[in-house]
Amino acid sequence: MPYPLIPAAHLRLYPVSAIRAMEQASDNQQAPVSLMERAAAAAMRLVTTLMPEPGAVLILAGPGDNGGDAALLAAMLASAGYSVDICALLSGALSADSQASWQRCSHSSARRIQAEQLTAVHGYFPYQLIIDGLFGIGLSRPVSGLAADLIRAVNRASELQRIPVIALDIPSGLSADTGAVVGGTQGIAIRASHTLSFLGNKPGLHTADAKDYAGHVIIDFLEASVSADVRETGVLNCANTLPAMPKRAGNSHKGSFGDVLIAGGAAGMSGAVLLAARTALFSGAGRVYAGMLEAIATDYLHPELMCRPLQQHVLQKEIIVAGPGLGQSDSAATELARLIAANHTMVLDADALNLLAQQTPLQSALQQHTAEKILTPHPLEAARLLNWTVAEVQADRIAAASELAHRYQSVIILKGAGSVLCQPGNAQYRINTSGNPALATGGTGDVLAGLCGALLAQGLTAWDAACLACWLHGTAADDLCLNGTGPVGLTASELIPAIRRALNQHIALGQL
Ligand SMILES: NC(=O)C1=CN([C@@H]2O[C@H](COP(=O)(O)OP(=O)(O)OC[C@H]3O[C@@H](n4cnc5c(N)ncnc54)[C@H](OP(=O)(O)O)[C@@H]3O)[C@@H](O)[C@H]2O)[C@@H](O)CC1
Ligand SMILES: Nc1ncnc2c1ncn2[C@@H]1O[C@H](COP(=O)(O)OP(=O)(O)O)[C@@H](O)[C@H]1O
Ligand SMILES: [K+]
Repeated sequence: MPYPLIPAAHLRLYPVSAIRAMEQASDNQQAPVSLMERAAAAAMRLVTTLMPEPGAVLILAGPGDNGGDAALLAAMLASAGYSVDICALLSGALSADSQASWQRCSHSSARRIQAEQLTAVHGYFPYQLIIDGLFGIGLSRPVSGLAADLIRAVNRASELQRIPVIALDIPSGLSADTGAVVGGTQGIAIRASHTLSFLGNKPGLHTADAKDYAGHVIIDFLEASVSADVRETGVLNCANTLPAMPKRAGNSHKGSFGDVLIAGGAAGMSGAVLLAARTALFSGAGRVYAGMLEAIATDYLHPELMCRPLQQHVLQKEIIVAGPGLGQSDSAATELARLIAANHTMVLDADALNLLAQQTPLQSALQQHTAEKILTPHPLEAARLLNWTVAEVQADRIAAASELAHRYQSVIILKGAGSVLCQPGNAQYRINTSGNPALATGGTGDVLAGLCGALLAQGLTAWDAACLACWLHGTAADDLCLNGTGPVGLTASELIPAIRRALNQHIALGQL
């Protein structure tokens, strides 16, 4: 299992407003070497690492300082013997730094080419590397017109010819704050193989569309020291930031590791409960009950599971995972109300969330629920809970998760590529780094819910359980893909033993 060792500073995620404050602080210090020169030098280091022998490079440069970075890089590459074509889309006045960059570019051997020369080409691009310096954190509206045509042509050529594309700061067209392509389906963004981002890491490089656009993310702090008043708003959820599991006492018994009730199982939906229950078992819960609303099931593969009609389960002190395959019938709502009223630590998933979104009495009941809880919506469930559209949720996943945490006073896992974690009363979010599209298959959400339940049963807080569960779930899928069990055809069942392996490895590493 890869345990990436990411330097601590790279884990912190800054919104554009904080990056602007860093820029301002650096400007105030009037350093002899401008940030733009440092940014271009960092890009030069990356290019010469990826492509040590001078070759043919296409540079796209926009009207702002992102374009200024690109123009200065063009000059540097040209003086180092690279064959550089630069395509500029300029409009309006240039900043002083950008003017200096463009001057150096015009005195270099870099050749200016017109965007139309590239957009008209439906054939071969004679370049070994492409640099994207069209728009950075100053993108203020969806990319359209000639810039959009240019991005389309570059994306097509880089994909067909497998030309690496380095995006400076952020792939042009992507929002640094949200990771969404600005303008949604009306917008467009560069698909980079690498993103070299400046001054600090950014949430928009790790969630939503970022997974398809940012490629390999590299942060260069440009030697700027972050002043104490500039704070990160989130951190990456990865191996470096995970909570430890409590140590298992030698003198322990099954009661030491908690009980979990999975509550779901409408007719024809026993599988969801079994997936969650098996996961809870495989991830260390002391006793696991599989409560079925209607379905009749015994898990002959795992007779350790206590399968029973949900209505007959007498609640004691177990962790409740409500929702897998629960359905949205009246009896499902009645059972959910009973479970919420018991005020146990809970995970609410799937149909429990759909019922909650529909029924005001359940919302009121949840407001009276004072024990800890984790809600695990996917974007559609989140949209129902918020009364937003899915597009609105995906356009700003951090805002959606944070609003849900506040509204439902719960820890939230907003699932999907780069799951976003939020907790009530704490504005700091996390973005999960593990996982891949192999997980986009039925039942993996049930597995995550069962895993959360087991970690809660073993004594983790809701926040710690959510963070650890998200990462283990994703890393198990990553591991399976490395072994060829994915990305196509990974099943939710196969994920369960891989999660057990990842959890035991996490425990072993924590004891080193
Ligand atoms: N921060 C730092 O410390 C450092 C910053 N550095 C670099 O500066 C970058 C930020 O520069 P920036 O502020 O000039 O913004 P940038 O991204 O170049 O774009 C603004 C320009 O684009 C235009 N424009 C916007 N949207 C558009 C659209 N859809 N379609 C068409 N035009 C559009 C916009 O025009 P306007 O909106 O005013 O009409 C304006 O002209 C940053 O990402 C990094 O690379 C590094 O040098 C060193 C460290
Ligand atoms: N493209 C993806 N990249 C990473 N994780 C993904 C991706 N697609 C789905 N997942 C993860 O898979 C799980 C799917 O959960 P969910 O949508 O509830 O599925 P189901 O209801 O079928 O169990 C979530 O944990 C989600 O974060
Ligand atoms: K860019």
